[in-house]
Amino acid sequence: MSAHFKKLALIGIGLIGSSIALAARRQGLVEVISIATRRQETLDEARELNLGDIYTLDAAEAVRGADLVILCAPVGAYAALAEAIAPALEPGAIVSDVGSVKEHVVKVVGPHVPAGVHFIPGHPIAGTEHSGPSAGFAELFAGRWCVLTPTAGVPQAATDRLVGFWQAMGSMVECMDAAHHDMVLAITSHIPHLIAYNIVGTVADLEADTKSEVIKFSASGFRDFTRIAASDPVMWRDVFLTNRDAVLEMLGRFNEDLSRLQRAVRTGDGPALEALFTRTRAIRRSIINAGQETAAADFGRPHEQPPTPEPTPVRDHGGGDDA
Ligand SMILES: NC(=O)c1ccc[n+]([C@@H]2O[C@H](COP(=O)([O-])OP(=O)(O)OC[C@H]3O[C@@H](n4cnc5c(N)ncnc54)[C@H](O)[C@@H]3O)[C@@H](O)[C@H]2O)c1
Ligand SMILES: O=C(O)C(=O)C[C@]1(C(=O)O)C=C[C@@H](O)C=C1
Repeated sequence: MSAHFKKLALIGIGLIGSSIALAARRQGLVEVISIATRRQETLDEARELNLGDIYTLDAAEAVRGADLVILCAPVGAYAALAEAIAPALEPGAIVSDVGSVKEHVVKVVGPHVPAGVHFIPGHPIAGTEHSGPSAGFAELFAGRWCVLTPTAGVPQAATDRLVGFWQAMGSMVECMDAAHHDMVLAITSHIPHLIAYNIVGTVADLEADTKSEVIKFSASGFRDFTRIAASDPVMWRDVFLTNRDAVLEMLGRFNEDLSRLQRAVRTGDGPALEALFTRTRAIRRSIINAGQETAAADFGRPHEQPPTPEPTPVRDHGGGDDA
């Protein structure tokens, strides 16, 4: 089954859209790339970076004649985008996306997809805290998982084509149910981001003199949180608005465990603390061991370089709400 497409339409061209453009081009997976954004400045930036062949502010125009369409905007924009592109979709085309939540995407995009067009939502589990067209790089997906959640009635051949496309960009692909995806990602990605936003927010609210001490003496632990808390505000607002149930379910469990830890600290329960920290250290080691085969591909990613004495510069592209 060919992973090659005649025309790829990318709706939204930030970190993920630009990385797909670069990777698909490098691997020779597409003949033509058309790019649609909402704002002229973003489109101009994409053109300067030579990310595609056709540039337009009209999403429907971008998808005309495309055999692969990928929504790469914040998920809060999907419903309106799906409605706008629906009349221009080619029969037989594959419509996919890269959104960090999946049930909401099925719910708001699915009803707009015409019969004869194959809707296969997707989510590359790969990213950085940077955003905008200049943040992308062709290696982003190498050695990373991409989850697909094919909708009912989609022919296996269409799913196989999309699996081949992601594999050709270096990803490992797994298909799963959208609700299951949202529950797993709530704890592995969404809540870690919520915790980072919260702890950095707590520091931001400290009295001025304490705050400057925190910044002066922050070592890698707090710095790691600030990297994650620098992630795009619009993208993450939409994640928490659209994966509410799964996030709240996991947050409930998290709070129970935190209360147990709080009690252990208050009562000086050393064995309980040590037992938990021993278990979590083993989990970290098993993740690192599991990732060893992809370590070579990972090396040198912008967000994984060793910490430097200077604070990590945060590139500000004005957020995901900028097209
Ligand atoms: N950043 C990550 O780590 C990451 C990882 C995997 C998936 N995702 C998902 O990928 C999607 C894009 O995230 P990103 O990191 O590339 O964000 P980004 O902020 O870098 O880019 C988003 C782009 O969407 C476009 N956009 C915004 N609103 C739009 C609208 N109404 N119409 C058309 N285009 C619009 C703009 O071109 C903007 O540059 C999100 O749905 C996000 O959940 C992000
Ligand atoms: O590495 C990072 O900076 C990320 O936050 C990437 C990350 C994640 O949480 O793992 C963020 C959101 C996605 O939807 C997928 C990947």
